[in-house]
Amino acid sequence: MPDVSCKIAVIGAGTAGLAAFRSARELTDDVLLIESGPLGTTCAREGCMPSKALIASAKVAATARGGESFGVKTSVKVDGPAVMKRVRRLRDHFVDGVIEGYRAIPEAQRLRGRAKFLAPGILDVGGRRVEAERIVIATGSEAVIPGDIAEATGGRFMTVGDIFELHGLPERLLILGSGVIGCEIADSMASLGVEVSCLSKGGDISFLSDPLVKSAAETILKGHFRLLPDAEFELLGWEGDVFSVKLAEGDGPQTEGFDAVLVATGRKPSLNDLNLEKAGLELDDQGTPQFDELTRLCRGSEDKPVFIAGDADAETMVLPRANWTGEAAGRNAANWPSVGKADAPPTMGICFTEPSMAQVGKRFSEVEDRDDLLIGCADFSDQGRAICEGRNEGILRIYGSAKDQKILGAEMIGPDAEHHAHILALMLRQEITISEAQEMPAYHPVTEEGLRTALRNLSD
Ligand SMILES: Cc1cc2nc3c(=O)[nH]c(=O)nc-3n(C[C@H](O)[C@H](O)[C@H](O)COP(=O)(O)OP(=O)(O)OC[C@H]3O[C@@H](n4cnc5c(N)ncnc54)[C@H](O)[C@@H]3O)c2cc1C
Ligand SMILES: NC(=O)c1ccc[n+]([C@@H]2O[C@H](COP(=O)([O-])OP(=O)(O)OC[C@H]3O[C@@H](n4cnc5c(N)ncnc54)[C@H](O)[C@@H]3O)[C@@H](O)[C@H]2O)c1
Repeated sequence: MPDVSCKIAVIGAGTAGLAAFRSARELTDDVLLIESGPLGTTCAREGCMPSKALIASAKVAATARGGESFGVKTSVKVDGPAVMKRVRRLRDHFVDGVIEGYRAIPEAQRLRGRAKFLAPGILDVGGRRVEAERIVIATGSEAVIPGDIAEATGGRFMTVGDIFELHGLPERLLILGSGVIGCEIADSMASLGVEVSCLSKGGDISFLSDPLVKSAAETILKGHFRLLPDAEFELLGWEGDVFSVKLAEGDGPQTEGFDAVLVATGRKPSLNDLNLEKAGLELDDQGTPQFDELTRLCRGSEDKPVFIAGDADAETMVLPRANWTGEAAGRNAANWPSVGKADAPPTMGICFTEPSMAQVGKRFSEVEDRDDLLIGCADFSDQGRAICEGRNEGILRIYGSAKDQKILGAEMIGPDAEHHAHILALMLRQEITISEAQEMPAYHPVTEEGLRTALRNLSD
């Protein structure tokens, strides 16, 4: 006899798992939510929310520091311990909110422990055997630590969650990786007065793929902190409290010292402990299940269905996606064998630097080879409202199809980019034509006039 048997077991009580649990429970009470970690979700505990709390303090510091050019004089002193205390207070508030919701779930529907597959449809959870007719994997992701970095630092480095545990700000911070985490933390720490060097490999700046937008982003961010997206460097190691790096920049190699090291070199799905080889699933070379994007059903699992959602699927790791994939997985698990295709929203990425970077729909790299490609551009350096506010930097590029007369996507950095991305996402969602989009109303003076300019000059 199994210790527990249920119709649906959801592994992971993060954003995706909670969404799967909720949508399954609308259709059946026989759902079990399994969680091994500290609860509270990655988003609230070490992701979206504490990072945005840090960024909020940074924005206040940057605005205050820039006051003089507006005729407003202030003397700015950043109180590092107070900044970090606020970050933790807000983080705890968000985490507590999630935990409260978790505790409201009837006890019979939740189980604490690390799940691993014993066989298709059978899990071990901390020594208890769970038999489930259908399973949802929503185990999230974890930081990737390249071997050479682990070796050179002797394990003495921070990942992003550790940053929020700091009780003060470091003087000289080395950030490895100029992806989304690297850019957000580098930009905010620099605004808070930390001397930041962000060194990366491969030339990436967050998720940008459009060379013109990327080049604008590089120029803007280089004005805030030292950014070398494709750096030549050698990690020398710690000597006492100083971590040394040999760096080729300008006149030749030089050695520099840092007080703290943040590794932000990417994330991978947390699947290692799941014993997936016992689950009867088709796995790729990395050990990630193969699945259908819109039904979330894992290939090879048709007898004992397994669905996957959130960061665990190794696709774009952002919260809105964790939500919709979780909902779709939970709904299809409950409705099995009748599975429906999810109505996936347009992809969106926002990197909360100042100004923010954004991507919506298809990225440039996905459309650049089209022979009917239209591109519309707006340059914010000469944009009225942005000039008034001293935020006149950045560009926005929109991609369209001449054949279908549809908007395909956009990439941008500039004032209010996060909001422009949302307007474009709505247009993509509603599948309006380019000429309909060009009728977008705009008040004056607003930065949305820049967005309208880009729409109006969509041409080949
Ligand atoms: C620093 C940072 C900033 C971010 N900022 C943003 C942002 O601004 N906007 C945005 O949209 N996205 C952001 N993200 C991404 C977003 O946080 C994630 O995409 C999202 O939280 C993923 O949710 P999830 O449910 O897949 O994973 P999680 O929330 O990590 O949930 C996975 C759960 O599974 C549990 N688990 C794992 N293995 C097992 C097992 N074997 N048995 C039982 N339980 C298990 C874990 O303990 C965890 O609770 C950020 C991420 C980071 C790291
Ligand atoms: N605002 C947001 O939505 C938000 C914020 C933070 C994180 N996230 C999510 O978290 C995920 C992980 O973020 P991330 O920034 O860690 O990953 P990332 O994949 O965005 O960037 C990793 C960067 O590290 C570089 N790199 C890899 N190996 C390296 C090495 N050995 N030395 C130096 N650089 C190296 C890569 O070239 C890349 O630029 C993102 O994909 C994103 O989906 C989202």
